Amino acid sequence: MSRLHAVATTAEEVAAHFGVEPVPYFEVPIETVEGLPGLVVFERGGRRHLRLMTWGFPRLSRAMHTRGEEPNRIGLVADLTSPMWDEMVVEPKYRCLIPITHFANPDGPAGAKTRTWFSVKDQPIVAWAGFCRNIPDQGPLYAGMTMEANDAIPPTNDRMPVLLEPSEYERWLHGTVQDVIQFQYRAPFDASRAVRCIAHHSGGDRGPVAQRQGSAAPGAARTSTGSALRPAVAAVADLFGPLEGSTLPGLSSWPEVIPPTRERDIIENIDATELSPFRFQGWLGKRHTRSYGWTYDFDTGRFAKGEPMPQWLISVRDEVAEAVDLPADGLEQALLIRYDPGAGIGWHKDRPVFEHVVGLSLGNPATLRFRRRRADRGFERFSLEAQPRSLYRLSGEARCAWEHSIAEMEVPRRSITFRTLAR
Ligand SMILES: O=C(O)CCC(=O)C(=O)O
Ligand SMILES: [Fe+2]
Repeated sequence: MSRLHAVATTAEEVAAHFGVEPVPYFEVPIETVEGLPGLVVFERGGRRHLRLMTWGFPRLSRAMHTRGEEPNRIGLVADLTSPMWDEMVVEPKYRCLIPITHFANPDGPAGAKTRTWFSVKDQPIVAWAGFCRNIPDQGPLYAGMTMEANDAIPPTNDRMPVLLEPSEYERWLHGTVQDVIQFQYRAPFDASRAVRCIAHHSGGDRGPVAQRQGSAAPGAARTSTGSALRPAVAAVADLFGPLEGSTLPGLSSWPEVIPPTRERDIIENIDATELSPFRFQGWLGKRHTRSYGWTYDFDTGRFAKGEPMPQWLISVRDEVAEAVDLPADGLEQALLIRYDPGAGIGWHKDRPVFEHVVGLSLGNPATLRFRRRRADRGFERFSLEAQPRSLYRLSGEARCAWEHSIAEMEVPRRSITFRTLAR
């Protein structure tokens, strides 16, 4: 099980979850298969560290050697008594926590593969019980322990990763070999907490590196379990988490967070609202806006309490908050924007009175461009395709160190931006 795992969040959030300080600076690999780097938390000198290590230990059997084959990689620890693992299983210094947000199993014929992704309800970051070791000539490697699957996993597989509750981290990292055995043979986490989504890949053969560099995100089609009664955004966020990951720290996005019918309702509500041309220092912009909760007057620089959000917008806010895992009442400001053809938004950083920024895109896709001045000259650049019905969230570096803009649109687009206040 689980020949693939994903970390669809930032190093900051992983570090905060595991109490790692300072936050290391590296790109979080979104998807890991055996032989590629993934995140590992281990303890040394009483402190937890977060590192990138290669998933899987090389194995070269006698038969493979005779056939002149290269070693393959084994990233799953099933049989604790295998000579591959027996030493590592006993010594607590080889234990680690593997932070993941999703695990998956590719399925089906090449070219038409599906992936069944699983995440754990209410636990956006989960620790997989793992072993890591620095191997001469190989560098630091890790592997994760598997167990018999709970009822949610078959038919994709009959095994799954041993996932730990936060209260179990210490026992995993420091326990005896009996503890390790108990973790493998205890009951798996409850099937009702497994959230499943099936992603169909058009380029089924593409490796994870191609996946990361391409703009395609997992998840064209999906199935849900038990989400019918939940608000649309929240349900889908549970299914996906921010899978359409990015390589800009602090930027996350969630595709297809609302169904098209809900999108049409929201657009109707925006269009029924009286919007004004955006004003800046006497200029009238082509985009039309209206803010709620708090207003920021670009003419005067004045920041003031504004009119309360109407009920329809409060519902959207609540769904969005749940999707991006921020408290709903913290999203104190909402900004409706209508971009008619010819309208865009120039390079800017959002005002520092705000902290987190969450944008819901509606109607048509737009490219959200990011830039940051280089120390020498020119800009580093990044872009995110903000698809209709998707959400993005700007926090940390993406929010504070990078500017963003949208080029003049040829087609109409609406957006709703929610912001928390900086405290
Ligand atoms: O329409 C969007 O998604 C971007 C809006 C934006 O950047 C802003 O209002 O500060
Ligand atoms: Fe902005």
